[in-house]
Amino acid sequence: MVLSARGLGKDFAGFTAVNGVDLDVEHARIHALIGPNGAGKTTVFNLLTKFLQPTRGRIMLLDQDITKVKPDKIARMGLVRSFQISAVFPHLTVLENVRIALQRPNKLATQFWLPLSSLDKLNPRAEELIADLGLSQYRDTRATDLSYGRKRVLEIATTLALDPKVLLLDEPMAGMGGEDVATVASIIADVAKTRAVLMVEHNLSVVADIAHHVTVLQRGEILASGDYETVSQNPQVRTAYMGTED
Ligand SMILES: Nc1ncnc2c1ncn2[C@@H]1O[C@H](COP(=O)(O)OP(=O)(O)OP(=O)(O)O)[C@@H](O)[C@H]1O
Repeated sequence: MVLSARGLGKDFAGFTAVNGVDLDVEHARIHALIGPNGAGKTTVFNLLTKFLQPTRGRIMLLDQDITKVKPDKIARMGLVRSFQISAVFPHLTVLENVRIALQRPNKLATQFWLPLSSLDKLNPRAEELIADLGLSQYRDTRATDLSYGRKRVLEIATTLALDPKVLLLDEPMAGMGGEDVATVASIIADVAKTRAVLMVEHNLSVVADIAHHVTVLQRGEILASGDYETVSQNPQVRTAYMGTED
C-alpha cells in the first residue's frame, strides 16, 4: 500500500462534503475515483494533497502519517498531482519543457546563474522520458503546436520528472477526442506499471479499460468499492448514475 486514508472527512461551514472515506492505493495499480457531480471527488483529492486540511481522519503515505504535512512537502515525499507542477511553457519545445521539469529534483532550478550548457546533463533522462511517453517525434515541437491530447501527455511527462510514487490525475481525459483518449489511456496504463495512480475520471469506458480498482463516491461517502465489473453491477451505483436500477 502506497497511500491510505482512513475515516477521511471535510466539513465546510457545517456542510459535510466528505465523510468516512477509506482509500487504499497500491503500487503499480490504477485506482479510479468516480461518482456523480458534487460527490466529493475533488475535495478528496484536495485532502490527499493537503490543499485542504481534513476535518477528520488520517492519511498515510508510504508508512508516514501525512495528515498534518504541508502541500509542498507532500510533493517532495512522492505524492504528486498532475497540475501541481505541470507548468507547461507554451513557447518552449517538448524537450525544453521536460528539461525544466527535471531541474526541480536536481535542484538546478535555483541555480539560475549556471550556464545553459549545465542543463545538458539532463538531456539523456529528458530524452528517455519523452520516448517513454511516445513524444520522441515531437521533441523539438513547441508545446503550443501540440494537439490537446499530446499537451496532456507532455504535462504527464513533466509530472513524472519528479519521479512520484503516487500520481494523482484529475480528469485526465477531460476535453479530449476519441483518438487522444486512447493514446492517453494507454500512456497512463504504462506509467502505472512502476507507480501508483489515483485518478478522478468521468469517462467510464476508460475506467473500465484501465482501472484495477474503482471507488464510487456519492454525497461525500463511499457507495461501492471493488473492480469495475463488481462496482458497475451494484444496484446502488446504477441508481446513483442513472437514477434507476435498470
Ligand atoms: N470550498 C468549499 N466550500 C463549500 N462547499 C464546498 C467547497 N468545495 C466543495 N464544496 C461542496 O462539496 C461538495 C463536493 O464537491 P466536489 O467538488 O468535491 O465534488 P466532485 O465530486 O469533485 O464534483 P464534480 O464531478 O462536479 O467535479 C459539493 O456539494 C460542493 O458544493
